[in-house]
Amino acid sequence: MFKLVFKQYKCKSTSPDLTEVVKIDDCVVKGNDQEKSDNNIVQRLSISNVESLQTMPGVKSPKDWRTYTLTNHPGIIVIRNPFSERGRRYWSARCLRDFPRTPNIVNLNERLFDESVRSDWWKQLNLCSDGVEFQRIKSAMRWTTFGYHHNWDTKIYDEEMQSPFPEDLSSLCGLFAQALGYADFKPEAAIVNYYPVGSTLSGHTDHSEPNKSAPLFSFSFGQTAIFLIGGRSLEEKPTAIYLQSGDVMIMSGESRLCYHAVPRIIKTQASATLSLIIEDVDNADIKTRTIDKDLFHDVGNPQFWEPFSRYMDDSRININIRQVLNPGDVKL
Ligand SMILES: O=C(O)CCC(=O)C(=O)O
Ligand SMILES: [Fe+2]
Repeated sequence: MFKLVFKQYKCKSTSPDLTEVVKIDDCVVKGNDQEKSDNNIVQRLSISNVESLQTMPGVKSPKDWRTYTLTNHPGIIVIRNPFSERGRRYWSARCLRDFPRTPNIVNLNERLFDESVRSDWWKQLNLCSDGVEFQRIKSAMRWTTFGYHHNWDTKIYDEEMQSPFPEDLSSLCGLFAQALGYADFKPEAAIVNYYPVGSTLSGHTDHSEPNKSAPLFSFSFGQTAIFLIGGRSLEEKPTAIYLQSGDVMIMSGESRLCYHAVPRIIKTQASATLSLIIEDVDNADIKTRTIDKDLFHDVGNPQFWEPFSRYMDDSRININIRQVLNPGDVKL
């Protein structure tokens, strides 16, 4: 059942029927004090400790977050774009300019790409003046890993195979973990997935982590994904939902080991090239030491943002964060 649904949404020759794809915002209809939903698919979740959360530059105040759960998929939580425009630009730029650099690992094949491209993809891409070569380098980037590196072949993490986990991403993840009652969550491994429009991620479960009970945090930027969330077996029919720019998804509890996939990327976002107001930059100094303040400032500048904007115009980026170790363990 999962594979059939995947194929229907992936289908290149005809445009798929999108009527069943759950659009989280549209499902929830405002009732008196309570929010009710179509077919009981989407429920509003309120976060109890909003007052105690120390937010981050680029993330809206937790009291304004719109948080949802899916009745048919217990454990799935979606926070609908809690980022500001500057925040979305900041994380997109981190994923493009910084994360795919040595010592982080990237998918780029050594037979097809020079060491210079494999060690600093974004820099080399932007130095490239040949249109065909630019496109080849651009579309080849599919993932980068850091923290404990995910080994796609063996599916086994290795104590010797790790690179530093960026402090700003650790703080970002910590904020959402704390908000949802996972204050002890430790971000130890990240996969950043790059999806040019037309690319997909087939059905799988994430079970390489020795710790399979800690939730998985996923951040989406750029174009919209159709995301399939299924059950523990491929027999169960998955639900398709839209993951839009800025959406945060948490796979916790029962859903942590469920099948999921991205059968399609849909271009929905117009390019954002405007200059951003400068006021929100001032907070960056006060609130945290972990973000790259220069980058946070620069992404508001249209000239600086332009190459990033062009990439995001026909791509989606997903940051996928896991805890690897069991509580109390300090190594594998
Ligand atoms: O792109 C996504 O939303 C999902 C990525 C994913 O499932 C993974 O990296 O394991
Ligand atoms: Fe996954």
